[in-house]
Amino acid sequence: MTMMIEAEGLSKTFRIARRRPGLLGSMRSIVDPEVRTVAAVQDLMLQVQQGEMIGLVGPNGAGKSTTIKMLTGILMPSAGRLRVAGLLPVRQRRELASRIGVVFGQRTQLWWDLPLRDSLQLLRHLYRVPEQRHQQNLNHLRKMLDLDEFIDTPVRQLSLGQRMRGDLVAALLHEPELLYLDEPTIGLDVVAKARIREFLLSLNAERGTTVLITTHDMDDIETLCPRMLIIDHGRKLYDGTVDTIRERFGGQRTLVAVLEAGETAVLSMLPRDESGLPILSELPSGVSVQKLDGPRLELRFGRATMPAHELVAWLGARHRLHDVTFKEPEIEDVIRRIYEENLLLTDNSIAV
Ligand SMILES: Nc1ncnc2c1ncn2[C@@H]1O[C@H](COP(=O)(O)OP(=O)(O)OP(=O)(O)O)[C@@H](O)[C@H]1O
Repeated sequence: MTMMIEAEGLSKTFRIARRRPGLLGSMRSIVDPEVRTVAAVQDLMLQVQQGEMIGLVGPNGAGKSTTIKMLTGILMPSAGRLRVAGLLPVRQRRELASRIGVVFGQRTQLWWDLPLRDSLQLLRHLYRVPEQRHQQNLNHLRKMLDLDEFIDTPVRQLSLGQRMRGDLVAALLHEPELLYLDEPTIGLDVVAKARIREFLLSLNAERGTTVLITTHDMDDIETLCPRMLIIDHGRKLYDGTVDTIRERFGGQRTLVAVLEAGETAVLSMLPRDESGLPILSELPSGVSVQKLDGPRLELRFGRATMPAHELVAWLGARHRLHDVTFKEPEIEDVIRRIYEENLLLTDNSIAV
C-alpha cells in the first residue's frame, strides 16, 4: 500500500505580537513588542494510506486549517517531518499541486464573473492538462455531478450547492490522487449534502482517490469516513473509527418500547416519581425511565450495565410489547462530551 500522508512530530507555532492598549501602549509595543506564541499544531503523528477517506474534526481553533495548510505546502512547519504523496510539501509545492486537489466550502477557486465552463477551461491551462484528457475528465465529472443545467451560467449566479459541485469538478480535473475538503457541505440543504457525499463515495471507489475532510458536520463523517481524527488545542485526541468512539464514550443507549394498547392503562396506575415518570418495580440497576408518552416507553441504560436483549426480556416479562427499537447516542453529543471533558487525554488507552 502506498502511503499518501506521513507526518511525524509535525508542529506549527505562531508568534503573535500583542498590542498594548492606549496611544502610549501602542508606541511601547513598537519599541518593545510583547510576543505571545500559539501552538496551533503540536507533535502530530499521522499516516494516511492511498484510498483512505479520513475525517478531521475538532472545535474552532483546534488546528485543522493549519494542518491542511502544512499538508498543501502553504505553511512551513515549525518542526517535524512531513511527506505528502512522497513529496516535501513546501519545497516541492508546484509538483505537489498537480497531485492534490483542494476545495474550501467557504471560498471558491472559480472566477466569479465567468460561466462555469470558462472557469474550468482556465484551470486546464493553469494545471497544464492536455486538451483530450481534460475533455474526458470533464465529460465524466459533469455527468457524475449533473453540471449541464448550469455549466454556462456565471459562477456568481449559481446556488451554493451548484457552486460546490462546480468547485469539486475544478479540483478534480487534473485527476489528483489526494483531495482535501474543508467543510464541503457547509450551508447546503439535505438533498445537496446527500448528492455531494454520494459523489465523493463513488470518486473514492472508482478512482481510489484519498480524501481528507475537515468538517463540523458529523453526518459527513458517519457517511464518508471509516476513520476519524479528533484534534483539540493542536493535539491529536483520537485516531480510529466512529463506531469505537460511540461504543467507548457514548455510554448511554435508549430502549424505545411501544406497548400493546391495554398496557397504557396499567402504566397509568403506577406511582410516579417527582418528574411525573412511572416507577417500575424491580427495575434493574443502571436502568432509568426516560419518558412515557401514551404507549411509548423509553428506558435509558448503560452499554456496560446490561445487554440490550436482557432488558427487552425483562420488560417483555412484565408488559406486552408491540414494538421495540433502540436509539444510539448521537455522535455529535459524544464528540461534544469528549471536547468538554477532555476525555481522551485522560485515558491514554484509546488515544493513539
Ligand atoms: N496566521 C496565523 N497567525 C497567528 N495565529 C494563527 C494563524 N493561523 C491560525 N492561528 C491560530 O492557530 C490556532 C489554530 O487555528 P486553525 O485555524 O488551524 O484552527 P481550526 O481548527 O481550523 O479552526 P476553525 O474550525 O475555526 O476553522 C488558533 O489559535 C488560531 O488563532
